Amino acid sequence: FSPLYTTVLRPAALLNAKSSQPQSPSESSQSELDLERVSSSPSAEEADYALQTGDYSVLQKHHHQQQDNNWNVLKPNFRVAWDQHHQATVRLVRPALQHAATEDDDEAVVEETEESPPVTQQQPPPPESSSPRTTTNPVLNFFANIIQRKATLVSRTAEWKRLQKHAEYIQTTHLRQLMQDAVRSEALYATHDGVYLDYSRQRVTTETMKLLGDLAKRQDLRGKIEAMFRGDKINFTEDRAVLHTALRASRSKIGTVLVDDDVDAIQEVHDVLDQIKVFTNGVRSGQLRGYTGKRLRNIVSVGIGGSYLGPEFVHECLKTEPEGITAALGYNLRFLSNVDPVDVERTCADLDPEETLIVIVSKTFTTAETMLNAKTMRQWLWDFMGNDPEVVEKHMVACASISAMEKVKDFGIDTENYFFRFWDWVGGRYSVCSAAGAVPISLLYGFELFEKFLRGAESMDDHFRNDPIEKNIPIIMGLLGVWNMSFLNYKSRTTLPYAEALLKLPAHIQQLDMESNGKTVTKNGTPVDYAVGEIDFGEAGTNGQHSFYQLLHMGQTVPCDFIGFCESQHDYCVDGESLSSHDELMANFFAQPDALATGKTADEVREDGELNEDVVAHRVFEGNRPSLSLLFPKLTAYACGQILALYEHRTTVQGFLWDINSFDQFGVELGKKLALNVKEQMLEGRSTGKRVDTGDHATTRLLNYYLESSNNACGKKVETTGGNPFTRITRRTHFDRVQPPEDHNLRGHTGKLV
Ligand SMILES: O=P(O)(O)OC[C@H]1O[C@H](O)[C@H](O)[C@@H](O)[C@@H]1O
Repeated sequence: FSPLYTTVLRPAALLNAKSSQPQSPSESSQSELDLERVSSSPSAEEADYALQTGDYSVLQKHHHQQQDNNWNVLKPNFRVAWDQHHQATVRLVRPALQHAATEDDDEAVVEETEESPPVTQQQPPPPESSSPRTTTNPVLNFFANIIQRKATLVSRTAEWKRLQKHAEYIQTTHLRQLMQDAVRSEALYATHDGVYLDYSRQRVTTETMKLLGDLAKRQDLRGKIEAMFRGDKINFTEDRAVLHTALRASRSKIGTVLVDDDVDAIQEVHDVLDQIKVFTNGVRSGQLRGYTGKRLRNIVSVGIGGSYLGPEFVHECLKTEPEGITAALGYNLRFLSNVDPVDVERTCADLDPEETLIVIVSKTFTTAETMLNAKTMRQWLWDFMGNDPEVVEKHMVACASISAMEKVKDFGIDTENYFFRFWDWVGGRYSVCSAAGAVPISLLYGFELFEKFLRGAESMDDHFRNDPIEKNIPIIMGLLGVWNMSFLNYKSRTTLPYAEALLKLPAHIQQLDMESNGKTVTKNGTPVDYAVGEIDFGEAGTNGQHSFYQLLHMGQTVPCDFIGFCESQHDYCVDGESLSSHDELMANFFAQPDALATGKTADEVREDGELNEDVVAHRVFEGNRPSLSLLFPKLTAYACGQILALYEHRTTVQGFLWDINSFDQFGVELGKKLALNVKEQMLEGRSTGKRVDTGDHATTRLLNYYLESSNNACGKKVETTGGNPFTRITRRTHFDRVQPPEDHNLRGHTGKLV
């Protein structure tokens, strides 16, 4: 269904089903009646749900004519009625269209009559937020408004339509042939500061890239990038600037970005970085110690989503990096994110609280999971060291938005010395370079290594901001993302780093991209009529090869990002092997993209010796599966920064081209709100012992089953042997180390198979 169905026509289809004959403009009094009913009718979601599931009961409750038996007649023919009404309404609103349409809008008018216009010369961009032209007729205004907004969709531009047309041609090509073209291959790569991008295995030609470049110009990509770097409030739904690039700007750029009331953003960043440097050096040198005077050598970073995934990705990169290994000697860093109490147990069971520093990372300092885990950790510290405010002051620090400072203080954290601020203009999933990543990473690896990471990110920022589109790696990757998703209709995408140290990159990208671009409306609130927001997943190679690559090769087509390194963080040459272990890994990095692109024909299967004709078809690889390859010199802190910024910018480019807001995340709110309701109902059930009613049959049944089958751990003291009687967690601590048993009872077995 086109958005017109869901936006305009959804309820009236029911009402008009009896009179589903096309209406003339003179029948506008009837349409006014419809409009009134539109506003008191089922939501688009309800109508869509009914259409998709065949369950019309949700619509029936809105139906104004339930008494006239119309409903029963209509129900089985709902789709037909809907369709007829669409036609009727298009005729009805034509006067509005004609009144509202400027020359540019003609395209949209034609669209509504479902006759696609021929691809013509470049049109100027439609005004972004022009207020609709008004008539004296409210019905006409209503429809004119909708039509005008639809006319602003990027899919209505000549550039988009040219790409659609071009995609039809590309669908007739095969990468096997395209890869034969040496000139094309030579054109489809880009390099910057050691990063090498080869995108010759994408289903594109140089013409495709040119057309995508035209689209970028049409969407004023450059202007939008500049607005972001400059600190314009491009996250307009939250009235915020988007300035993660300021987090890694060198001191020389101080004074170039001013935010709210002339605050110097880059100066602010460096003030906090200086504070982090002093603090983390203090901890690492032993100057800053725990409550009982012990060195703080365990760091537990408590946070979730953007306050966890990015820092963990960086940590995993540096863990095996030679400089990182040396810097981290004697320290421990763990992440506590899930509100599952088992995560607490897994994180803390073997840690000594007296040697542990808890870093609470939460931009808002209100996120339910993080706050409960923070309280759990505070309890853990108190249980071992006594309920003294100084315990919290010496063992807990916070990285949060400056607007959350009061909450941090109320929690008991020393906001003078142990609070590291960031700002509303840093989005959670873009916050790795803020205190959110800087504090835990610098505590473990030292501030100097974190700075190298920042410099890598800055290098990518400069490239992104300044280099021409055709040489700009993040822009090229963003263009390819839009091409694959919106024109070739590949709805998912996978990240395949051939480096174990990047094992957490796919999870970070998953949040970064899916939370950013998982949207349905453009900036002016118009539903998109093109595909946006890929499903991202991935796994370190070669592990992924033995897991889901079967699907990549023979199932659905999923564009792949292969990421490799010229040099390993650690290479081995095993006795008797002629190639190093890293070469062995990288052989896969080179082979997989070829296999995906080229495939294998039935004749080749036979040539390979498959004699059973029944099996031949099962061994054919259709190929023609797009991928790109990113090659870096070595996975250092610097390269890690480059990778981080590269993927951040790819996401942003796609959002800019799709004309959506990549920087808000209202989609995560509904579930959170419902969880609060459930918590109340749980409490009621637990305290009264009676069945609860959630208002939803299935949830009521399941929740009551859960309540009947479980106990509430709250309010019950757990007896422990030794230690603190109130401690409910981490009973297996350093206080009671258990030695492995010397005798294993093999129950009669001797260990040999008989
Ligand atoms: O840093 P916090 O305020 O605790 O937020 C943590 C996370 O929670 C939310 O659910 C958002 O979806 C994420 O974007 C955010 O990173």
